[in-house]
Amino acid sequence: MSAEVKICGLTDEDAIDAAIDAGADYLGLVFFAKSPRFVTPDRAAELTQFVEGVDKVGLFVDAEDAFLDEALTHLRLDLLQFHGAETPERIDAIRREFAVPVMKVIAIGSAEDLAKAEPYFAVADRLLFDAKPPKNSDLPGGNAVSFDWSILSGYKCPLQWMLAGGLTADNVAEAIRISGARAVDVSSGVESAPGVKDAAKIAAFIKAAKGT
Ligand SMILES: O=C(O)c1ccccc1N[C@@H]1O[C@H](COP(=O)(O)O)[C@@H](O)[C@H]1O
Repeated sequence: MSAEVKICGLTDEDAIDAAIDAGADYLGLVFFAKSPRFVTPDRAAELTQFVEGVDKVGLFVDAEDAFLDEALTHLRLDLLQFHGAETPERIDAIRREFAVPVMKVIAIGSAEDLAKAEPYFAVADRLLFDAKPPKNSDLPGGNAVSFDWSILSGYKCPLQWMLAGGLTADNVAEAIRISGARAVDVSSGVESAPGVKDAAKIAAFIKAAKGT
């Protein structure tokens, strides 16, 4: 099965070129200051100024309106990813205020966690299922941690969704097969060090996810 691919946490031109050349469908820009993949809105605009035909996704963690406004003033984002504790009410308000499609992240540790997605069905455009972060992590995502993909097997979701969490070129095909994901998102698994993307790993990941 072939899946769409989002390469997240891009911080330099070479990585962006590598992702586009390898066939990425989405480019992820992390607007969360604690992340080793953080970029300012100004830098994100500079990095993506010549990007065409690939969707740009802004990743935010409990961001306030002023910061969302600042980001969207600097560059056009096709999708806003919310990786914090944003409530359904907050997601609804952001979607109304900024008129950009929104993707809410649901952290999965067990099958029971799928119920947390339901309140977002009416207010989000998409969902992303990621692993729960390790207890002492500073980051709610981007931790190279995966979860039991079979939790998503046969899951009936009314929204389009992506799978993330600890994916690599070596495990993504199996993750897609087991979970039924039609889109996958990766950050750590295509890096040589936290925040440093590796062109060969990006190409291998996309090849594996698309079965090409
Ligand atoms: O990548 C980050 O630094 C990050 C920071 C804060 C929240 C989410 C972040 N990344 C997202 O986490 C998942 C899983 O990433 P990984 O492949 O396990 O490293 C993915 O959705 C990233 O977009």
